[in-house]
Amino acid sequence: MICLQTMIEVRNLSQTFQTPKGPLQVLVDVNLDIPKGDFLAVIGRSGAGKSTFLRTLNGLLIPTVGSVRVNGTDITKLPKRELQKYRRTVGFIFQQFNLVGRLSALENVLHGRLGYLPTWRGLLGLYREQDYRIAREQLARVDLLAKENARVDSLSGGQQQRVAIARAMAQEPSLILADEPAANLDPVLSEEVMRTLKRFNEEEGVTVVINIHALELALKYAKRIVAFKRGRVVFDGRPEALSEAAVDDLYERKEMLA
Ligand SMILES: Nc1ncnc2c1ncn2[C@@H]1O[C@H](COP(=O)(O)OP(=O)(O)OP(=O)(O)O)[C@@H](O)[C@H]1O
Repeated sequence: MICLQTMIEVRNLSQTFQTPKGPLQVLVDVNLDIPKGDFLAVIGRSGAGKSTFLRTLNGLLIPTVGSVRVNGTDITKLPKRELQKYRRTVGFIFQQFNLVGRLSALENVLHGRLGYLPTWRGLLGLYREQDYRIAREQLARVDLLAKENARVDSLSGGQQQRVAIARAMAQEPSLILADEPAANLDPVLSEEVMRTLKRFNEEEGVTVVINIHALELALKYAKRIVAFKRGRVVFDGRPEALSEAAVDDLYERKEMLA
C-alpha cells in the first residue's frame, strides 16, 4: 500500500469579507488533505473562491473560521515573523509574472534567494556563490541559461513565466502555488508552462497547487482536480473521474443556456 504523507490539512475553512453591500462569504467549510508531491488543480467559475483559497494556503489571508496545517503547524495562528518564514518556503507564481522588467533574467531568479540572506546582504544585492549557482541551475532547467543577461522585458511571455518559475524554484520550496500562471499566454506557451510545472512536480517532488480556468489543461496535467462552486468544494478526485455532467453543473452551463 502506498502511504502518502499529508502535507497540508485544511479544516472547516470559511472566509467572509466585509463589503459595502454587507458580508460576503467566499469560502464555505472547506476540508481538504493535500499529500506531499500532489499536483492539484483548483477549478471553478470566476468568483468561486479559487484565489482566496490559494492566498489562504500562502498565509496571505487569515480565514474567518478554520485552520490550515502545513507539516503539522497551523499557519493561521503563526506570529508575523514565523509566518514570514513560512512564506519564504512557498513559491508563488502569478498570472502577471511579477518580475522586475528592467533587471536581467538571472537577477530576477536571484530574488528567489532573498529569503536565505540577511536583509543587509539582500538590500545590497550581495548574493553568495551558492545563490548564483542555484539561480543558474534553475535557469538552465527552464532552458533559459542562454538568456541569463537578457532584460526580462525583452523576453516573450512564455519565457517570462519560465523565469518566474525558476525564481520560485530558486527558493527551494516544498510548495508551489500558481494563480492562473497560463492565463496571459497563447495555447502553445500555456502548455509549455504546465509542462515545466509538471516536470518539477515529478522530478523534485514539489507539491503544486494551481488555479486554472483552462479545464483541458487542468485535466491533462494535474493529478487531482478540486472544483469550487460558490465557495464550496463540489468535486475532489482524479481528472478522469470528472464527468461531463459535473462540469456542466460546475460552470452552470444548463442554467446559462436556459
Ligand atoms: N479582499 C476582499 N474583499 C472583499 N471581497 C473580496 C476580497 N477578495 C476577494 N473578494 C471577492 O470574493 C469573491 C471570490 O474571489 P476570488 O478571487 O477568490 O475568486 P476566483 O474564483 O479566484 O475568481 P477568478 O477566477 O475570477 O479569479 C469575488 O466575489 C471577489 O470579488
